[in-house]
Amino acid sequence: MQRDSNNILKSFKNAFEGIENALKLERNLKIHFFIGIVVAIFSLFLPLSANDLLWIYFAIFSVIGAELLNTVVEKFLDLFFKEYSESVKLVKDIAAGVVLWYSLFSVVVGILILGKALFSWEPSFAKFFVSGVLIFFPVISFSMRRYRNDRQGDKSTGGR
Ligand SMILES: Nc1ncnc2c1ncn2[C@@H]1O[C@H](COP(=O)(O)OP(=O)(O)OP(=O)(O)O)[C@@H](O)[C@H]1O
Repeated sequence: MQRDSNNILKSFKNAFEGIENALKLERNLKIHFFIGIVVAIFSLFLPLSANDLLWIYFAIFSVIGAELLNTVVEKFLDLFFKEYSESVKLVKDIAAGVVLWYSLFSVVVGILILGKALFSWEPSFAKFFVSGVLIFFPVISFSMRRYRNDRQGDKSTGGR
């Protein structure tokens, strides 16, 4: 019994160390983590229902979870593939896409729930805003990412 509880404690310790190390390694994770904590605390002081809070917390945990998985994929691939490879790029970009996907969800949750609580946005305005974000956010994000990756690709292939 004592051994079981020691094992459980050790598993928790390992898992916390994993999160701590991922935070040290990944700047984007650090940013999302910081924003997540600020929004999570701030939301507690707003006149929100338990349901609203649940959506906000779900969005925060989803983005950070996706960032952690993205870090796993990146670090794992970096262990075995040091050189530029189209296949590595494909897998890493999809993993990054997962983060983008959940970030988009969190923006939608933010507009619908925080928009109402903070700025008293009408549902029709919030829906209009959400439609705009759903169209423009991915387009802009993918364009920026492609531009950055193209520049990285140029560097790694020496502009060939
Ligand atoms: N070995 C590689 N071969 C091809 N492309 C790569 C390689 N390593 C990284 N990339 C490209 O660079 C992007 C960033 O990958 P990197 O491992 O540097 O993560 P990062 O700097 O933590 O960025 P982010 O967290 O924003 O995804 C990848 O999405 C991929 O397009």
